[in-house]
Amino acid sequence: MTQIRTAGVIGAGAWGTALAQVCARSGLKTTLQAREPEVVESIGTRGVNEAFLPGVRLDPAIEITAELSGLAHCDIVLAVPPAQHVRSTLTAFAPYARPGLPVVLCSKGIERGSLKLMTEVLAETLPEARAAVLSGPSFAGEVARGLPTAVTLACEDQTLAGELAQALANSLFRPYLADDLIGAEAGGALKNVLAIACGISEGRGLGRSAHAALITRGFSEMTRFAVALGGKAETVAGLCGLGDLVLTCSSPQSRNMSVGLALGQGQSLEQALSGKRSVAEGVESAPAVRDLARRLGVETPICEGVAAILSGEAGVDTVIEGLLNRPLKSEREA
Ligand SMILES: NC(=O)C1=CN([C@@H]2O[C@H](COP(=O)(O)OP(=O)(O)OC[C@H]3O[C@@H](n4cnc5c(N)ncnc54)[C@H](O)[C@@H]3O)[C@@H](O)[C@H]2O)C=CC1
Ligand SMILES: O=C(CO)COP(=O)(O)O
Repeated sequence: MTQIRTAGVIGAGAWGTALAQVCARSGLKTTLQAREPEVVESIGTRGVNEAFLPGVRLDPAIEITAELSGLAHCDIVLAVPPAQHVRSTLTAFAPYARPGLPVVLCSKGIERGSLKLMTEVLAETLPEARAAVLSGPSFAGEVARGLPTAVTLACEDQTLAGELAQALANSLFRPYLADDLIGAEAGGALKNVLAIACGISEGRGLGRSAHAALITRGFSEMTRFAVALGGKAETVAGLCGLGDLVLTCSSPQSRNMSVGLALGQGQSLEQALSGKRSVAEGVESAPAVRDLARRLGVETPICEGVAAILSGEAGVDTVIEGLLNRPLKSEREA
């Protein structure tokens, strides 16, 4: 059994900052890396991440650094940049990563262009790292303030999974083990796209029944997609899939759902995103999910509809009409 005593967190957005708080709360000596000088200054001098997680006092034991080299000593590293920046960030971190370093991927999305999952990006950038995926229902603000949740921690090596879970767990943060990284990643990526769909429905005033129908049919898309990629249906039925889908589709606290709300209310994507420094991953992942699903031969009509609305290929009403007029079929079919 390896003793995990030190944790490094790459990326001091809302979630990286909240995870640093989790690590510190679990008794790990924690170093958080931020790329913005103002975030280093704000956490270092006032103990608050004013840019990305305002209003939450951080554990004073968290060390803040601007340098990726500042994480070279860590027993484990949590990678938390937005999905589209994971490749460049891990490439920059590569000189400081020792062989066999456990890297817990916490970003939720699929890389545009390459259509790769974060575990594939990790394998290409840090081939000697040991991969794990942490995903589940967890709004950064709630977790950082000390509200409880449970998440999926997926790792092929179940001994390492157990050690990571033991190291990260505390009475407010409860990881459940899984061995299916693909399923965990598929759940996290698709729930963001589906949350945009639910936001659009809410913004258009389509009602609670449509909302429930979208979540259920969206879950069916998520399951088909995960299984076609090589993941397991039972994984997406857990916290990293269904759990996170229910959370993200049900609260305007979700950045993805709020982008959808704005679109449903008639705003353009540009208006919906304007002035926001935070990331709505579904906006980037929607076209990647669509393209990967087509390559896999999987039908994902809701995700396709979101991608079409985001790209301007189709209007909201056209997509809604199209979804409601698809051929009638068994509920078990696509
Ligand atoms: N915020 C939340 O409640 C949760 C977020 N996540 C996931 O965590 C990931 C990070 O999201 P947040 O921490 O919320 O981000 P955020 O929206 O709070 O902050 C934006 C982040 O993007 C980084 N960034 C901007 N440009 C960059 C570049 N060129 N290279 C590298 N990094 C760059 C910033 O440094 C900052 O860390 C996403 O994949 C998100 O889906 C997962 C669970 C919960
Ligand atoms: O992943 C999340 C909750 O689990 C956060 O969702 P948003 O990125 O939509 O805010």
